[in-house]
Amino acid sequence: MKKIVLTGGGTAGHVTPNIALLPKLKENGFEISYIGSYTGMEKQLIEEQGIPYYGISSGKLRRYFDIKNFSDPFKVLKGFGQAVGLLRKLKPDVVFSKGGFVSVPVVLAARFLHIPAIIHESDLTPGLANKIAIPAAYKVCCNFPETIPYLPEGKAVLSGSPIRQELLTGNRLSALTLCNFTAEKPVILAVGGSSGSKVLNNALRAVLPKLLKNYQVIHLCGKGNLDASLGSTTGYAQFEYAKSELRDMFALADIVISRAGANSICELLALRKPNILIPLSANASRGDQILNARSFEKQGFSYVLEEENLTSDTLLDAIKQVETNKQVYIDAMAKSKQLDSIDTVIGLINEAAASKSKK
Ligand SMILES: CC(=O)N[C@H]1[C@@H](OP(=O)(O)OP(=O)(O)OC[C@H]2O[C@@H](n3ccc(=O)[nH]c3=O)[C@H](O)[C@@H]2O)O[C@H](CO)[C@@H](O)[C@@H]1O
Repeated sequence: MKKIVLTGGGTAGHVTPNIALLPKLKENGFEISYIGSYTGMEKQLIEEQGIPYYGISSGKLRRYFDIKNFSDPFKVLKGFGQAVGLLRKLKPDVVFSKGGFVSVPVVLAARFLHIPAIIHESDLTPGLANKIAIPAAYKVCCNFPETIPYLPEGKAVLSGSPIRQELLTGNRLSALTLCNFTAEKPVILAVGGSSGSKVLNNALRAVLPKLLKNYQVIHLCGKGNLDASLGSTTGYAQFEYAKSELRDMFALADIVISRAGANSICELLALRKPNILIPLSANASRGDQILNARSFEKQGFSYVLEEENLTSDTLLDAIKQVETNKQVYIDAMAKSKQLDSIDTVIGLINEAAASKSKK
């Protein structure tokens, strides 16, 4: 039997594309294992899928000064030793990494043991973890054509992002019931990425009384961010994180307000959901979400509102604009040639596994 080890974690954006690959990997006869961190979001998300999960020590790699910069390299080194041990035991034909800090020692260990590793970079520019791992990779998949110049020649493959196919099969009625909403009023779904966004949460809650006059609002606000004082507000339903019910919420949503994480925006495109993107500011990140969002704006898929310009007025105006031009956005998204990412990635995985068995 062919064997694969998947890795990636930190936030759900480094896990959901791996989950999207599971059905086809099984269909292709792969025995699947997962290496992630001891306690990251990936642990629960993967264990729920019934995939054997192995935790290793993981440290954050930072570009800025932090006292932990002195202890974390040791954690990464320990993680490398553990990854070598696990890969020796699991004997995969191929490793697939969706990035995030925990994936670095796994990809380096694969290289050390001559196991081909495929990396997926979803953002427009490679993150630090992938930058370190790319030289050790067999191939690097990417989501945006603009990413190719950042990748070594001969390694880059434009694959798009694997999207969980069940998201395309949501049921509006289930979401209406779950949220206790009426079918008479349109619905806005607001998502602050997989960890929630305080900026988006505050901006949304500030305009809630005005919004609720015309809309109902589903708010995915992130762990620890529920506002108990809004618990019984009619037409407002808040959740920390949506699991299988996310597909129904997407089906019900008329407009989505979202952070501009690479996977989130690809899902919105696949679902043809008129959307407002509020990318994570360059002060709090390397600015990758701004590039993701601008690329979508340029293609006519999204209305972009930068965090620095986010006020109650600009948010309400953005919603009005998207409502008015809804069909223009839907038509642009319908015309996009979104790549068949799952098949491309599975093709590469099969090729890499075959190259290993020839050695
Ligand atoms: C703060 C941070 O580091 N953000 C990064 C992180 O974002 P983040 O982890 O938010 O990643 P994405 O937006 O790419 O993906 C989020 C995933 O979580 C899912 N989801 C979200 C909310 C929910 O309630 N339920 C649910 O299932 C979405 O459907 C999606 O599949 O990884 C992305 C992909 O590398 C980057 O572009 C982001 O810049």
